[in-house]
Amino acid sequence: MAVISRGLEGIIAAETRIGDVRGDVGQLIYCGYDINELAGKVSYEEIVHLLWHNRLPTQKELDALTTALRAERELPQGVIDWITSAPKTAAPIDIMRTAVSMLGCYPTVRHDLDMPESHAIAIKLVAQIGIVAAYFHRYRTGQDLPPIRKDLGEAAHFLWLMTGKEPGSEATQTLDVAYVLHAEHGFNASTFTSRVVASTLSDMYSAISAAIGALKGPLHGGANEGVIHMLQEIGSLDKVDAWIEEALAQKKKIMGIGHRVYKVLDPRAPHLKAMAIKLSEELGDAKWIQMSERIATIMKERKGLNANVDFYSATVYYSLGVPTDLFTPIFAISRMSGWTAHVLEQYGDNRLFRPLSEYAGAPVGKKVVPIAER
Ligand SMILES: CC(=O)SCCNC(=O)CCNC(=O)[C@H](O)C(C)(C)COP(=O)(O)OP(=O)(O)OC[C@H]1O[C@@H](n2cnc3c(N)ncnc32)[C@H](O)[C@@H]1OP(=O)(O)O
Ligand SMILES: O=C([O-])CC(=O)C(=O)O
Repeated sequence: MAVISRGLEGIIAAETRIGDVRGDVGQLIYCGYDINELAGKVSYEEIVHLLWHNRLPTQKELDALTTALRAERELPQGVIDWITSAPKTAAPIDIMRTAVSMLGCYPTVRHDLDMPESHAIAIKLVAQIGIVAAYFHRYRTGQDLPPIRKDLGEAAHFLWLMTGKEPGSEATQTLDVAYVLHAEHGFNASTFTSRVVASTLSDMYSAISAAIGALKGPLHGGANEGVIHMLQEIGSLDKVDAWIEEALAQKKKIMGIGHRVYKVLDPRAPHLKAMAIKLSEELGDAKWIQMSERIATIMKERKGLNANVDFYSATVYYSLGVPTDLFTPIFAISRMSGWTAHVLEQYGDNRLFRPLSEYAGAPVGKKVVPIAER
């Protein structure tokens, strides 16, 4: 009997130079840098350069990347027309997945898999994905589409497009650090999905739309939205203990808790927790963060499980005034850098992903019964 690793747990599927998740010690590495070294010291744009080129940029390189990203801040009119006529009740993450697929249909885009062309597509995707999410949100709430600006960084530009207001420096800094923390995470489900698609030598747009589909699930990036839904359902701090006990008795998964690789604390969680506490204090609304801390304590005591990246990011985004169904889209905007880096790496040293399965079906030898007799 073959050994089966359900969910591919513990399987090393390929080498990567981009990132490493050290689950036993709770360490996250981007191209040789510990995430604790990067968070708060470098901008999201510097991380994009790091993941794509394996080193932090010089000022000149950063300026060139920033210019290139801002030059691509536009969507084909056909995509804007579709975003602004899509069902207003659609989930923003579904709009993003579909828009990425649509962007791959435009005639100005070639699908050659040469590296410069794929790299150019990566720049477009990082530059365009936030516009898709923000514009859909503006349209569905009956608001105008703010003009694209070239004077703002990635995080500030998203806030500008989402709110139509000049982004404040604290909100910008908070979102920028959140982008840095979410950019890369090894062979997680969505990144692995993108690499599987790329390994067939399919194009970047196909790989990324598949990755967005994988991210949206509640066991992956969708969990951050699940955290707010859970907090809203519980309602108040005094109800947390009973609610969690009942949920565990019913074998429900508590959103934002647990991780396949981290056996100790997810190193991104303390950064997000500190940001959530600070924002909650400033807002004078400590309810969500207090409830979150209580849930984390109970889950540690009861199940030995820790909070993951999605747990406190939920309160951070909530405190920034972001609507709940834009939480996973924000994750996708940031992870676009990691996904595209992995697709480029896969193209650079490709081998088709094709695992085996253990057959557990009916014994072989069945005979076809004519349809009228079945
Ligand atoms: C960005 C990210 O993707 S981070 C992860 C985001 N996802 C979530 O927060 C969803 C909630 N968490 C989970 O579902 C899981 O912890 C996962 C999917 C993240 C990791 O799962 P796996 O490593 O496959 O663990 P698995 O789901 O097999 O669970 C193992 C045991 O821990 C329990 N467990 C794991 N996570 C949780 C949880 N959040 N709540 C309650 N129990 C949990 C399981 O019920 C199971 O218990 P059992 O052995 O008694 O049946
Ligand atoms: O690595 C994982 O399985 C999920 C995760 O934390 C991420 O993608 O950021």
